[in-house]
Amino acid sequence: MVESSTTLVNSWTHRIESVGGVADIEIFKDIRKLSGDIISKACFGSNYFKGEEIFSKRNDLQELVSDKILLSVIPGMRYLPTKRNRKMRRLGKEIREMILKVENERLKDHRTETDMLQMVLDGAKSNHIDHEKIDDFIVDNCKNIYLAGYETSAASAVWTLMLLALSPEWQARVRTEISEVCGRELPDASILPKMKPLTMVINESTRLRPPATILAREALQEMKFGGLIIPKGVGIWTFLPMLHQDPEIWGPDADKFNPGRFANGVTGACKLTHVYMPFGAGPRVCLGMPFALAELKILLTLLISNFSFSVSPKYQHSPVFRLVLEPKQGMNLLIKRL
Ligand code: HEM
Repeated sequence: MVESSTTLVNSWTHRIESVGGVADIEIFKDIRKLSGDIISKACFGSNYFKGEEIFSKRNDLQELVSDKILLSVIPGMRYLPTKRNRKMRRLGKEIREMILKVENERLKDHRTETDMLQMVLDGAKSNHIDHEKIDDFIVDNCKNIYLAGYETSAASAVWTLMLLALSPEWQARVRTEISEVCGRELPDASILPKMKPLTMVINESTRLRPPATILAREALQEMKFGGLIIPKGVGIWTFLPMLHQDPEIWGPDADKFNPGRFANGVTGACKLTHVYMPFGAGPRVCLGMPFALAELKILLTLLISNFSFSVSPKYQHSPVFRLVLEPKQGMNLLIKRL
């Protein structure tokens, strides 16, 4: 995480110096690349270049899926031989073959690594999964972690930077904290729990702009929910922005960026703590939450201690839902080297 974030700091420094002080940078593209780089290294260890290839196909697939996500709930729709469905099937097949190729190379070389692919391989072995199902198990897990851990972290980082660009006071407060906690050292795991204002800022940003906008569940049996009877088998989608910005729960400034509300944790920030769930809730809560929070803290620590941010006149506010809440027109910020 530190290595990839440092590469980004160096690249922005170079761009800023080449334009003489302040650069107008579209940060979403760069931060997506960084997030892809980090998850590729975590997932595929020394094979991470192959991971990046898989990624770019995964992105094409995600665009096709999110484009018509509402159609996907119509039974049978995805089986029709439309141009889009055929393209999705072709991409799915290519991704599967690429993941299995990395797996086979590793098995052939009798190599063991400390990456996620190794954990999935070991998991398949220790759970005695049927031989013919092992490939599905490996491919599905790799695809799932990629999708879950890439765009979400990138979106979260850019929305946080945008909110900080609009709030010079919080930007200064976080910068002061970083210099007190880290001094001139690079951040490491030991400093992460010490970052209080930064944690409050991340909590507030994931409240206002939860990257994973919808939590989905299925009623496994008929149930009563308030005054509603939910029949067995019905899909239930919860829209996080509505829960996260309800003034009855968060107070009259529910739609404002106010990290101070998290000064005493979630309990102090709202009346019903269980409605705050940027990482989901219950047994299926985000598996990568500690990973994502570490990544956000390390990236933001390095960026905020090296640069100051303000919103560019080119920025167009256009949040769009593509499985993840993203800035449709990108995120232009004015960035100055400190
Ligand atoms: C800021 C970044 C992230 C956000 C906001 C986020 C949010 C979420 C949410 C809302 C869910 C659904 C939970 C539920 O249904 O209750 C989820 C599931 C999941 N996330 Fe994340 N996530 C992030 C980063 C990551 C990362 C970096 C990884 C992997 C390294 C990851 C792996 C997963 C997995 C595997 C699941 C499925 C868990 C299951 O179904 O048991 N996530 N995430």
